[in-house]
Amino acid sequence: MTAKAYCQQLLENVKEKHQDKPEFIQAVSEFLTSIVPYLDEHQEIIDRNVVDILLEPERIIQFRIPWQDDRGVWQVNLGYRVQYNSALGPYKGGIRFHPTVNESIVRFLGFEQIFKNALTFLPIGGGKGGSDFDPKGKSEAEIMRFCQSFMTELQKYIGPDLDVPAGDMGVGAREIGYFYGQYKRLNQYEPGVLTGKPVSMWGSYARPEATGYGLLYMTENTLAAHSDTIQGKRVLISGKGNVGYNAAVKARELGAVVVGISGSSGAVYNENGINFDTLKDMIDNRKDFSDMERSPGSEFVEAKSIFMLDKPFDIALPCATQNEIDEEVANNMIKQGVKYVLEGANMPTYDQAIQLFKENEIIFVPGKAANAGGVAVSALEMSQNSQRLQWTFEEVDSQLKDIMENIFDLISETARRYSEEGNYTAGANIAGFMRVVDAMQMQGLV
Ligand SMILES: NC(=O)C1=CN([C@@H]2O[C@H](COP(=O)(O)OP(=O)(O)OC[C@H]3O[C@@H](n4cnc5c(N)ncnc54)[C@H](O)[C@@H]3O)[C@@H](O)[C@H]2O)C=CC1
Ligand SMILES: O=C(O)CCC(=O)C(=O)O
Repeated sequence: MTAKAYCQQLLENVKEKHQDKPEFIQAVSEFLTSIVPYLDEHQEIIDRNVVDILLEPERIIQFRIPWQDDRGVWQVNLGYRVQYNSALGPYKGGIRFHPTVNESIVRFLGFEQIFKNALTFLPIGGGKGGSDFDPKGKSEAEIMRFCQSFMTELQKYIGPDLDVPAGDMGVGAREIGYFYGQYKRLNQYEPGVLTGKPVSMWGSYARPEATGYGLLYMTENTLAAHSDTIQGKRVLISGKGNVGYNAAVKARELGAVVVGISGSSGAVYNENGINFDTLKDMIDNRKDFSDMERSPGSEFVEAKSIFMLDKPFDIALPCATQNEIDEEVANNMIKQGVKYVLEGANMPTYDQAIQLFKENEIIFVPGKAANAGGVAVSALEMSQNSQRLQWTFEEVDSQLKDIMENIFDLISETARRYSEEGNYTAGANIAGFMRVVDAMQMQGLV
């Protein structure tokens, strides 16, 4: 069977089996299309049906999370942990709290996480989890009770050499702190069971910043490879959460002008650069954009996406959520003169939009490479916890820079070798796949 026919057959099977999981099908489809040129040279992978095995998670755990709200009324939510692939190390990946979380979402995130983690060259397998719990509007006490109930069940399945969760959308250091407290109560002192912990409880310096900073280190490397620099570039960022905010901070530090940033209720735009003092105040105090729009030159804009604005810009950093950039949004970005798109979020761009970028020679770096800085520093947190040491911010940041540079070199060389110069999607998928598949084969495909 040819590589193309094999991948088509696998995709048909996935579509048939998972008709109700569009995000999972989307992630698998992009991946299978990319790896064909590599499989063309590796018939043995097809003969052993390795990709079919890789597409199946090793394990999916689904559980209920009963919790009491502030009125004393019992509520229940669904929890998930997908332990997708452990060929390269313990399952590693975040926990997401968002009402849209379902099996399709955690499967797609877990699947992408396998290859992202492989690109870091650190000893971590792929996993992901979450709950359809909506943290918006919940009190501090409700968040704590929910996290404790979530961990009461999850703690049965995790461990520092088994599965090491971290944060994702809706889960930051506060939630990780509550998770860890409950884990410790039911087990024993073992900080290596979670990453993204507050620094005061053996978290790593620079973990909160790592995904956003790493995205900007990747941006610098990408622009340099195209004989360009970030100085003075106009940047638009969707999402003002952990990733978006830290990306904005680093972009400004490196000399770019952050002209706009968005949240779920709208965006702020200022052609001279947004006001970082009001941005920080808004984030620290969980406020909306109302103060920011009062900064001189700023305007609040409501749009389907910040990338739909009729404003010229050079670099797009989608850092909010999946499937934010469809063909309509991509066409507007192209009209506004965008030159580079680097994904801070996981799968924010539809395949058709990626295709439009390619046709218009816009440089595109997929999330599994561009946002790998977060999980990389999580793996460094695991190392520090094993050593019972804490490295300085500068030490961790310097390792993060090296890791992002290595990932860029790896995906560009792999793209050149198996696909075409600058096809970083193919480069990332193939490079991650090669590592995982080699390990799976050496372990006897178990
Ligand atoms: N936290 C991490 O270390 C990593 C996160 N990611 C990905 O980055 C993305 C963002 O994650 P975090 O920043 O951690 O989450 P977060 O919960 O800290 O922030 C998400 C932000 O996105 C905004 N948002 C949600 N929907 C939006 C929309 N439709 N338009 C504009 N803004 C919207 C929210 O208001 C919030 O400000 C997710 O796709 C996540 O999977 C990827 C790698 C690591
Ligand atoms: O730090 C981690 O373990 C996971 C980060 C994450 O969820 C991601 O890379 O999407």
